[in-house]
Amino acid sequence: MSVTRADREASLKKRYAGRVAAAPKRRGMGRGPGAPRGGGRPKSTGVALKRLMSYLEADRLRMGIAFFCVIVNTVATLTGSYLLRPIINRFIAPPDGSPGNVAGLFKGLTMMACVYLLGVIANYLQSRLMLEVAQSALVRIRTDLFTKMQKLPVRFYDTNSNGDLMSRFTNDVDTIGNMLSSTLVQLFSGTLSIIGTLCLMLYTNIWLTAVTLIMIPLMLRAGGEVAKRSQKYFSAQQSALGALNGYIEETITGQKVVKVFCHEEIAEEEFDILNRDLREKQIRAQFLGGMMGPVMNNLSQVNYSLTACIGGILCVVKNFDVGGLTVFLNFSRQFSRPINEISMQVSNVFSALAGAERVFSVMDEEPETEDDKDAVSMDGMSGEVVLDHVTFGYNPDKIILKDISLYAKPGQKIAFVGSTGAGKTTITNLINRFYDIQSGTITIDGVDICHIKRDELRRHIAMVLQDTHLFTGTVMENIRYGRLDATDEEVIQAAKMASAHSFIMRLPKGYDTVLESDGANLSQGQRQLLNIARAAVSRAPILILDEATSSVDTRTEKHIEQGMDRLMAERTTFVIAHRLSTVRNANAIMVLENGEIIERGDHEDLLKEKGRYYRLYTGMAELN
Ligand SMILES: Nc1ncnc2c1ncn2[C@@H]1O[C@H](COP(=O)(O)OP(=O)(O)OP(=O)(O)O)[C@@H](O)[C@H]1O
Repeated sequence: MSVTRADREASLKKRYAGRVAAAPKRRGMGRGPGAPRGGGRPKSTGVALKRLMSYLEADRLRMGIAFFCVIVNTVATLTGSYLLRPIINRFIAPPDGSPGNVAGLFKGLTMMACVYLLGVIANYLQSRLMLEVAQSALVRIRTDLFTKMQKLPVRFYDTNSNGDLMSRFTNDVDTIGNMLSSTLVQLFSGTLSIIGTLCLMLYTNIWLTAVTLIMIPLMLRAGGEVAKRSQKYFSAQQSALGALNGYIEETITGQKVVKVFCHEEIAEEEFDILNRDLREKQIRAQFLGGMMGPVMNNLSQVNYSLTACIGGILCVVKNFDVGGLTVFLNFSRQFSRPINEISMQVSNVFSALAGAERVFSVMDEEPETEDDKDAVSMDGMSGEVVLDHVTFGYNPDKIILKDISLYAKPGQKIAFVGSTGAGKTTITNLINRFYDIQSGTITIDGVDICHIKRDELRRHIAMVLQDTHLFTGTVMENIRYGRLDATDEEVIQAAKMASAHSFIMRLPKGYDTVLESDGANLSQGQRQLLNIARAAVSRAPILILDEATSSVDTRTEKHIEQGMDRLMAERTTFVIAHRLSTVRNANAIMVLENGEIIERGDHEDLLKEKGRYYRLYTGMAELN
C-alpha cells in the first residue's frame, strides 16, 4: 500500500511536534523573519535580571552618562513641544487680538530648534554609549559561557545537542544584546515621557487631561486583547517555523543519504507541507499582530477628535488659549506613543530574560570535579596502567563495564576486541577520566588517576579517536595541536611516522595548506593519518588508538604499521580495532562481551584456546 500525502502530512506533524520548540535554535538555523524572539517567559525573572545587571556593573559610569542623556533628550522633547504655546500665544495669535510678530516668531522658532538639537545630540550620545555598554557586557557573557564550556565534563556534551548549545551563544546572547542596548533605555525614556507629558498636560488643562485619561485605559484594554489573541497564533507560528527549520537542517546535513535513496521528491513534498503550514499560521499571527497598530491608531484618533472638540468649546466659552489647545493636542498624541512602546518592550524583556536563563543555566552546570588538593603531577610518567575491578555505567543504573581488571606494563600493546557496543571505547574513556568510575581503581605508575591533576593526566595520554576532528588552520597547525611547542621538524617527523607526509606534500601548499570545515577537502583516511601524526607528535607515554586505521586501505595500513610500531614501541598502547590482523602483534588481547572480559592472552594463546577469539579470527563468528 503506498503512502498518501495525507498520511505523510499526519506523520510529519507527529514527528516534528516534540522538537518544534527547540528546532529553530538548532545549528545553522537563524531565526526566521517575523518569528517571535526568545524562548518565552523566564522562570525566575528577578534572579535572571539581577544576574544580567551584574554584567553591567563594570560600565556604571558610561551607563550613568547614557541615562543622563536620556533625561536630557526627554526634557528637550517635552520643552520643545511646550514652547509652541508661548510662540503661538505671543507671536502668532495673541489672545488680546493684537497683531503677530514675525521677528519674535523667528526668535522663538530658533530657540525651539536649539532645544530639539540638544535632544538630538543627547540621543546620539545615549545610543552610542549604550551600544558600547551592551557590547562590552556581551563580551563578558560570551567569555564566561565559553570558559565554562571548556570546564564541563564530557557527560554534559553527551546529553546536550550541539545545535542547542550553539543557539545559546547566538540567539540567546543576541536577545540579551537587544535588551541591553535599546530596551532598557526605551523603558526608561518611555516612563519619563509618560510622567513628563502627564505633568505638562495637567499644567496646560486639567479638564482635557481628564478626557485623555479616560481614553487611555480603553486603549490599553483594546491593545491587551489583541496582544492576547495574537500570542496564541504567534506560538503556533513559532512551532511551524521550528518544524520547517528542523526539516531543512536534517535534509541539508543528510543530503547524501537523501540522494542515495532518491528521496528528493518526497523531501520536496514534505517540505511543501511544512512550508504551507507555516504560511497559514504566519498569516493568522501576523494579521492579528498587524491589527494592533491600526486599532491603537483609531482609538488615538478618537481621543484626538474628542479632545479637539472639547478643547475648542473650552476656547470659546472658558477663554482657554489657542496655543494651549495646540500643545495639548500634541501632548495627547505623544502620550499614547510611549505606552505602546513600553507594552512592546515588555515582551522583549521577557524574551531576553528567558535567553539569559538559558545562558546562565549552562554557566551553572556542574563542572568537571576539581582536582584533589593533594593531586600530584606526573613528570616522567612511564605508562604502567592498571585497572582493578573496575565497574562503570554512563548511567549508574545501567552498568556497562563489569569488574574489569587488566595490567599494562610500560611499552606494552593491549588490544580490545569484541562486538559493537561491548564496551571497548568506554574503557579508554575511563583511562583519561572523561568519566569517573563507580567502583574499583585505575592507577598509572601506581597512582590512582583520581589523585593525578586532570590536565596532567590527559597530557600524558594521546588519543586517536574514531571520529577524527580537524580544526580550521594549516596542516602544520593541526598536527602541532598534539604538542604546541613541537618544532616544524618534529611535526614533519611525526607526519612521516604516520605515513601522512607523502599525501601532505601532494596538497597544494603542503604543510601550509589550510584545512576548512573539519578537513572536508581530505579523504576520511587522510584525516585519520593526520590524527595519528597529531598523536605521534605528542610525547605522551600512553597512546589510545580507537579504530585509528579503520578508514585507510590495507596497503596504507601495512605501510603505517612500521611507523606505528616505532610510535608504540616507547609507549603503553591501547588499541581498539575491528580488523583482527592489526592486533595480532599485541602483547595481550582482551576479548570483551557485554562489558566483561571473556578471554585474554596473546594471539597464539587465544587461538589455542579455540574460544570466541578463535572463532572471530577464523571467520567463524561475525564481529558485529
Ligand atoms: N555517552 C554515552 N552515554 C550513555 N551510554 C553510552 C555512551 N556511550 C556509549 N554508551 C553505551 O555503552 C555501551 C558500550 O559502548 P562503547 O562505545 O564502549 O562500545 P564499543 O565496544 O566501543 O563499540 P564499537 O565497536 O561500536 O565502537 C553501548 O551499549 C552504548 O550504548
